[in-house]
Amino acid sequence: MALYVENATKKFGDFTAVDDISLKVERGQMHGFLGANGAGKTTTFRMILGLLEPTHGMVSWNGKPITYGTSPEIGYLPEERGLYPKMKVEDQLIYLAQLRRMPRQEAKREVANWLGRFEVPHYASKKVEELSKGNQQKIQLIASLLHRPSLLILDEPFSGLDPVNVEMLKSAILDFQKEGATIVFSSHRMDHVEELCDDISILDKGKMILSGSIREVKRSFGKQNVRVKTDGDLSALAEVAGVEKYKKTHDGALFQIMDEATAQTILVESMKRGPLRHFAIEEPTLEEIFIARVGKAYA
Ligand SMILES: Nc1ncnc2c1ncn2[C@@H]1O[C@H](COP(=O)(O)OP(=O)(O)OP(=O)(O)O)[C@@H](O)[C@H]1O
Repeated sequence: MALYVENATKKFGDFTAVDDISLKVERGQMHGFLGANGAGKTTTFRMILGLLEPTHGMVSWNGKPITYGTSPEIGYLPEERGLYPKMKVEDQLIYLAQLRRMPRQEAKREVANWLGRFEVPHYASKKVEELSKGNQQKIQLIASLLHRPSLLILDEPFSGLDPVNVEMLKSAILDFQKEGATIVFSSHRMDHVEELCDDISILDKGKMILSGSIREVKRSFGKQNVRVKTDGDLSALAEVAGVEKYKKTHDGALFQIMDEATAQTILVESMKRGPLRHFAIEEPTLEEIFIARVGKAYA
C-alpha cells in the first residue's frame, strides 16, 4: 500500500521537465518534495494525479494507476488557485466534495466543521474572490481534504499564509496524517519540511538528486555546525583547520565543520576570546543541505 513513481519522465517537446525519477511513499507517511523553481515538482504532481501522461515510466497508488475512478481517494491542493472566484465558499466546497462522491449532508456538516476549525465560519456565504489570499488558501486546503482522501498532494500549502495561519494549517495536516492519510507536499520553506516530514526528496533540473529519511540525509551530509554565543571576536577562527564556513551572527558565530575534533578547537579558542554564553554542536539544517546540493541561486 504505497505511492510509487517508477522511472517517470515528462518531456514537453524537446525539453525534459522530469527526468527518470523514482519515488516510493509508504502509506501514512508525510513526504517532502523539494526543488528550486522550475525543478519539476508540479509536473511530477500532475503525473501522480493523472493530469499529465508520463512520457516514460508510471505512477501507481495501492498498486493501481491513478485514473478518474480512483480520484475520490486523492486530494490535491494546486499551487495556483483552483477555486471558482464567483461561487460562494460553502456551495463550492459542498459541490467539490459531491464530485468526489461524498453525500451532500455529510459534506455540509464537514464544511461547517472545517470553517470552524480554521476560524472562518462567517465566510461560508462569501464569494471566494472576496477573501484574502491567505483565507483562500484555507478554503483550498479544505477543498483538498474534505472528502477524506487517502492520498493528499499539496503543492506549496503554506504559501501566502501568516505565521498563525501556517500553524493552523500545519496542525490540520498533521491530524490528517494521524488519521492514516499519505501526504506528499512541496515547499520552499525547509523549516516546515523538517518539522513535518519523515522522508524527503530533492529534485534539481528534473533529476532526483537526493532521497531518504531526513535523519539519513543529514547524516550523509557529513558536516555539522558549531554555534557560539559570546561578545568576543571570533573572526580569526574562520582560519582554523576543519572549519568549512564561518558566519558572524548577532550574538556570536556559527561554524560549519567537518569533524568533532574541530569543535573542540573552536571551544578552546573561543574561550580565549571572552566568556561564552552558549556553545553547541548542531546537526546541519535541511536548508544548508539544499543550498549545498542545489546551488546558491536558491534563496
Ligand atoms: N505545459 C508545459 N509546457 C512546457 N513546459 C512546461 C510545461 N509545464 C512545465 N513546464 C516546464 O517544466 C519545468 C518544470 O516546471 P514545474 O512547474 O514542474 O516546476 P516546479 O518545480 O513546480 O517549480 P516552482 O517551484 O517554480 O513551482 C519548467 O522549466 C517549466 O517551464
